[in-house]
Amino acid sequence: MSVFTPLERHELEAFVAPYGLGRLLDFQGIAEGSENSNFFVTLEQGEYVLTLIERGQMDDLPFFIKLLDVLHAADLPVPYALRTGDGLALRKLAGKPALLQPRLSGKHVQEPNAQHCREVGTLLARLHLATGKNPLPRPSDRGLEWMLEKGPELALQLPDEQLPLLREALAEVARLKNRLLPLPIANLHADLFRDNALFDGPHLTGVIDFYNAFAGPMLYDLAITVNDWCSKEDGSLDLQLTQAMLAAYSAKRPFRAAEAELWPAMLRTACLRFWLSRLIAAQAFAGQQVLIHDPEVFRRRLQARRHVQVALPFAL
Ligand SMILES: Nc1ncnc2c1ncn2[C@@H]1O[C@H](COP(=O)(O)OP(=O)(O)OP(=O)(O)O)[C@@H](O)[C@H]1O
Ligand SMILES: N[C@@H](CCO)C(=O)O
Repeated sequence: MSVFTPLERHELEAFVAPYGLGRLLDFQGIAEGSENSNFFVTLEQGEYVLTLIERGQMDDLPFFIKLLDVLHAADLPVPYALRTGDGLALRKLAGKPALLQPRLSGKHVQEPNAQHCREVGTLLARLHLATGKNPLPRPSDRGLEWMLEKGPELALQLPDEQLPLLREALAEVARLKNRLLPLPIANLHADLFRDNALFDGPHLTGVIDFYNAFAGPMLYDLAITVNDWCSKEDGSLDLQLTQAMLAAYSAKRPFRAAEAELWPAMLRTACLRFWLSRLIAAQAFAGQQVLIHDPEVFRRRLQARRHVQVALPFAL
């Protein structure tokens, strides 16, 4: 389970009262998730999700609230911070920053098909179009500089046979730093994995967990998303799923030549980012009752992306 901060009923009753959504009927901790504490909360007026922010840049919380307001106003199926009668979105509960959001319907998909990937591709393009003209500024706290700093530190704990792959990827990231300028930027979700999307049958009903969002190259977000939704067990890309996602995305936002060129490097960089963050999390949470994602999955994907077979569809 990943509820880091358990709550007493009376604490929650006092917390929800100022929203004017009726009395607390029920609540339960959510086991999924690995970064924050989340609870399903039933009030007289409906179903909500309470999040206690456990880690990350607390100063950035106004950014996340503003971004979700922008996306909600663009009619995207995202949660957003509800306001109390006094207009407060960000509050404190059990000593942690706390937000109450509407609960979105739907379930996570474990084994996506081409239709799921089309829906996700379309949604991601809409998200980028909604913020591309005027991205809200925020750097990534797991960006290229972070990889270049953490990679060599983590190398010390890796078996020798994994080091050439790591070194090769870090060298590519170092070269990439100066090549990103021509890429169009927007606010990125930056963690649109299957466990951050909700589906009702074939229809995407929600995208959650924007706590990794930042302003950066749209292509990087697509690479992160493809790596999770379209990878086979051996780490290689499933051709049909990848093409479905890329086609749906480009129908909304056609790709540029510079993006087609950097696509393979972007896929590898996105693998490296999650290989490193999973290695760090596995170390930090070892032996604790916290959901730990396997770093090996992203090592395998990075290895498989040394040769990328699916080009970005790009018309001259
Ligand atoms: N607004 C929402 N509507 C419906 N379900 C939600 C909502 N927010 C969170 N959940 C549920 O809570 C779970 C955990 O939420 P979330 O992914 O935000 O947590 P996290 O700790 O930040 O996780 P992660 O490991 O992805 O960083 C989700 O998988 C989802 O099932
Ligand atoms: N989606 C991330 C965890 C949360 O950032 C992973 O699977 O490693």
